Amino acid sequence: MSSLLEPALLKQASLDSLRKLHPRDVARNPVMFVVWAGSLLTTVLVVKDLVAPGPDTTPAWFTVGVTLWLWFTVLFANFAEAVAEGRGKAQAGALRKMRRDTFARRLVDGREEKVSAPDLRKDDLVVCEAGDLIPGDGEVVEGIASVDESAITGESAPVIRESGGDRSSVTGGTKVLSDRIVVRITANPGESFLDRMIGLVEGAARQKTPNEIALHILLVGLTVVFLLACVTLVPLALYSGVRLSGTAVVALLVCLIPTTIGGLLSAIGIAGMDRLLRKNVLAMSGRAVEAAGDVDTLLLDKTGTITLGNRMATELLPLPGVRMEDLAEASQLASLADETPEGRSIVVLVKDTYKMRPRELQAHQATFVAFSAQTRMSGCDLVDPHPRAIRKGAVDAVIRYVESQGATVPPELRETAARIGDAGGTPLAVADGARVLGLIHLKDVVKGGIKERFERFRAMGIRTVMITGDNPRTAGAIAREAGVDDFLAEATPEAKLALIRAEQAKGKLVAMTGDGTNDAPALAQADVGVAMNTGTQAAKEAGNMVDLDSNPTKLLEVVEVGKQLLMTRGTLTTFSIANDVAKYFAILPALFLGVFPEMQPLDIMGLTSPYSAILSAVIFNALLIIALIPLALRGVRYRPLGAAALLRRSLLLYGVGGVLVPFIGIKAIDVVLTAVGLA
Ligand SMILES: Nc1ncnc2c1ncn2[C@@H]1O[C@H](COP(=O)(O)OP(=O)(O)OP(=O)(O)O)[C@@H](O)[C@H]1O
Ligand SMILES: [K+]
Ligand SMILES: [Mg+2]
Repeated sequence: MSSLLEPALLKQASLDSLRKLHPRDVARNPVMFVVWAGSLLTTVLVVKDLVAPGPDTTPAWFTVGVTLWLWFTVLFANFAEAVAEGRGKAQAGALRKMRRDTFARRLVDGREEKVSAPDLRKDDLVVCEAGDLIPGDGEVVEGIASVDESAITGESAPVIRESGGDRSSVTGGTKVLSDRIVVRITANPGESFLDRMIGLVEGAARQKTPNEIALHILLVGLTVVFLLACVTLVPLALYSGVRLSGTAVVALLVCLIPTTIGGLLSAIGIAGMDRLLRKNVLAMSGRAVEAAGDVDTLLLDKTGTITLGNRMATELLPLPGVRMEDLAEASQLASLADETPEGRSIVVLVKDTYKMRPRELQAHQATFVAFSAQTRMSGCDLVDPHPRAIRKGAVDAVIRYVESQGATVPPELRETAARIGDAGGTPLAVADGARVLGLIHLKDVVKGGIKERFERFRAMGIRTVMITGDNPRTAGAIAREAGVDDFLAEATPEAKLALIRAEQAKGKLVAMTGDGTNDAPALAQADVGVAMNTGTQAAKEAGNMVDLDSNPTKLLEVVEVGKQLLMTRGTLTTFSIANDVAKYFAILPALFLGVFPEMQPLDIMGLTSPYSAILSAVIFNALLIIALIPLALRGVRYRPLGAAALLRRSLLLYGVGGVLVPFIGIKAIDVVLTAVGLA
């Protein structure tokens, strides 16, 4: 928070609060618009009194004082918003600098040409080698490289980006450290991740959330009620002989309408997004941040989210009666054209461990059958020397494939597969035609420190469910190791989607974290969809948040920020409304005391004069906004208590406090005004 008080930021915010006096800006906030219009009116009245003094006996210190402090009220609210936006703007400036003009090596018909990065269009192919800045967002279509993404994530350790699989997306502005990749550009100029990030931190893309809209309606309602109350005061005052100037009526109105929460509302929302950004989470909408505060269920995919995601082949396990060479050859043929990390690791294993050199696929007139999340198999069809269909894939998928050809599988297959699964590995079955040859053991590692974090989800009352395309044995082993509450195995993208819909139908708010293209529909359907930055472009576009650290338990922090945002807004609303009601009872006796001495018992505050009472209230009202800016930006302290207990606590603290504080504050200002001889 210290950086919030940087002189440069505060100076910029002061200038911005003047700029925000423009009617176009003020009109977005109905409560502040009323104050703005009131200030304009009292200014006119002051000028009128100067030009043509009437028989009116209202003292000038009162009309001028009220007018000045009404303007301050608007400025302070503008200042709150400007300070909240300030940090984002500074960050956007830094990001813009990063988007300096780079050159791209575009591939056209296999030849390279040098073009400037902004000239790149979707689907262009570019080459990047060690030392090159990646010229735009895209997907690696060829090769593997280590990339420095610190410019975007702030994390200095290089990351691996490779074609196929779920780690293929690259971000413009990041730097290739080693090797050579070919990237297919996926974003037109102006639509890149960096552009979106700049838009977000500048607040350009910020829209009011449903909760904010509901609160706005309440605030507008209260404003209208108090407007009517103040208007009816005028005939009442006339009738009872109280002199009530236009300035006094406006001042009274501003004191009564909910200016505190009205002035701080947008700052609270911006600060919430900003807090998330500092945790390296990009929230595409405030709505998602709010939803995160109420999440009941968290779904996570396994590979790449709970585990590191580079599943590697470690062993070939032939069935009884099958020669190792035959299994190795079939595994290799089924993987030569498979660009997924799994596929490539199989080719490497066969070459290194079983000393078998890769074959020329063309020589066999082979057609490659690519992996899909639906079939959960991949392989190739050969014509030469005789037609063969070689497949590898999830064990149940391969069994179904073999049985559909009328063959049966030996029981050893399921036994060995179960053993691999129980060790947390993924078994891939390999079949040559209708004959199953054996298994490939793919190994993956659970990310560190995850178990303790999942325990914290449990303490918060959030249920964690792992969903994976993998088999139940592997899923169960990984689920136990990671400490999730439940798991769903052999899930197709449709099954993931159906699970989310079922939870939502039960009235639950669902968060989902994932990284793969097959997670994209689920990420889009979830109320909070957090995509890993390491994930595919499709996943990042489907979700409403991106975690730059690719940490599946980052949702803990997101939930805390969401809860804090909701609590801050709730408590400041309670405080603001309690305050305004109290002010009503603080000022009214002072106003009418002269005419109705019967009100004496109500006048507990003993303010010097009706004029000083009103001016004190206006000053107090304005200062309150300034005083509460730090709380609005920092947020109220988050405590892992139940919702009911939290509500009781905050209602007590901020409701009762809200009633008491104005009496003390207004009295103190009245004493000061009297002491300096104004009142
Ligand atoms: N390249 C491949 N060729 C053949 N089969 C594969 C290949 N990659 C994965 N499989 C099999 O398909 C299954 C489903 O893979 P998919 O990518 O849909 O889900 P997953 O990555 O295991 O799970 P998650 O949804 O947690 O990422 C895997 O468990 C594995 O058995
Ligand atoms: K007020
Ligand atoms: Mg996956």
